[in-house]
Amino acid sequence: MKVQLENITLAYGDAVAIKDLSVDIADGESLVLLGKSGCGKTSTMRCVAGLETPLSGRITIGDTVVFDSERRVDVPPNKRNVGMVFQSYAVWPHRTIFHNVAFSLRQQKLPKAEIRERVRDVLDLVGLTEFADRGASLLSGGQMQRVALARSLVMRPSVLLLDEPLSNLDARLRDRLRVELREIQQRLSLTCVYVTHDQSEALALADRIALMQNGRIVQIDRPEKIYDAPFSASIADFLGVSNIFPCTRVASRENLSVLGLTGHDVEVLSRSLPTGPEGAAEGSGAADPADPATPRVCIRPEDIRLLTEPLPEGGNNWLGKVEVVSFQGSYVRYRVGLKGGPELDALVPRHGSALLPVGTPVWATAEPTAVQVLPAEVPA
Ligand SMILES: Nc1ncnc2c1ncn2[C@@H]1O[C@H](COP(=O)(O)OP(=O)(O)OP(=O)(O)O)[C@@H](O)[C@H]1O
Repeated sequence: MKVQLENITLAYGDAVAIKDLSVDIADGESLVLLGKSGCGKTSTMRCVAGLETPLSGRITIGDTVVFDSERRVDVPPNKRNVGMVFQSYAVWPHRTIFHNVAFSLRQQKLPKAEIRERVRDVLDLVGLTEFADRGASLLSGGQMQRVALARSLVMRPSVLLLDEPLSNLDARLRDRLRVELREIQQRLSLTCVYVTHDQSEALALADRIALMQNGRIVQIDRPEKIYDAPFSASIADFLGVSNIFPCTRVASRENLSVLGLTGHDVEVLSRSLPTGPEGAAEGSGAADPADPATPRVCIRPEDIRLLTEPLPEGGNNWLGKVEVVSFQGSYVRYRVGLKGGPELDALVPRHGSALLPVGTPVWATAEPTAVQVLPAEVPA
């Protein structure tokens, strides 16, 4: 079912946690709320669940208005048909898996045969059929989280809310369950709101990502769109772009602009420069990293190529030396210290070649089209 949040403002005492937030979530869509700790993700989710009462705004699930500050509508959580899965499993350890999953259906006094069938179906969906009679205390963390998911799904919620459900699990299990969750969500065409501060989880699970800062959504789009075109350097940083430097404009020639970083010039397509007060202002002074008006040059690590044979100086060719080598299977991540300037991260496909040892002199190069110039933050 679709979910609509309109102009939601929520405060805890004097502290405003969500500011005039609006978002439409389509039927069957997986929306991930992504952002740093304290930006208001969980609070937003709890408003949908009915666990927090906003100061103002309206929330609609399907065609039912579940909250409206003006009309004083506030449907209690247990009447919203919303399922929730949290970081802690909240599974009863002394009960069987079957009992854990069947509990809410029994509360509703559904016929036994129907309960059995629904629990069986949902255990099958989360891959726990063979564990139905096992005590929950004997399960691994990943299996517990599947029980928690099954317990929500068995109620056939209109919307499933997930708050960092995988963060207690080890990295490998997290990766696997991430894919399973996405598969289940897509198979059931379930409307989901998923809260995380983990960018790779967000990219993998979302139909759309809503990036939150200070109680506001600052960018909302498909994962690949946000990754390719973040609105600000702080969003790029959050999505894992490690080459971000303050810059000033030094010169323009034809369709290229030359930007100055510490000790180096970078060429960028003039049309990709931001305009207005946040734009890369002409100037010869040093770029001030503390000044939010100073624009940032962003180059994704995968857009930097490393060569051991010399390149002509100038353009976007910078001489440096390998400082750190981190082998990542099919990729190698190099940290290159540029001569007299900043360090660059380069993510280089390995293609079976030998790794460059620490200390190797290299030329780092990037196409002007791969260089983004962004405001430090999305203007408030
Ligand atoms: N019960 C509460 N009482 C007072 N302040 C709260 C309460 N819950 C959250 N806050 C504050 O509201 C703001 C938003 O918190 P929220 O938990 O929604 O953020 P979050 O993005 O989900 O963070 P995290 O990833 O750490 O859970 C924070 O400043 C937080 O300190």
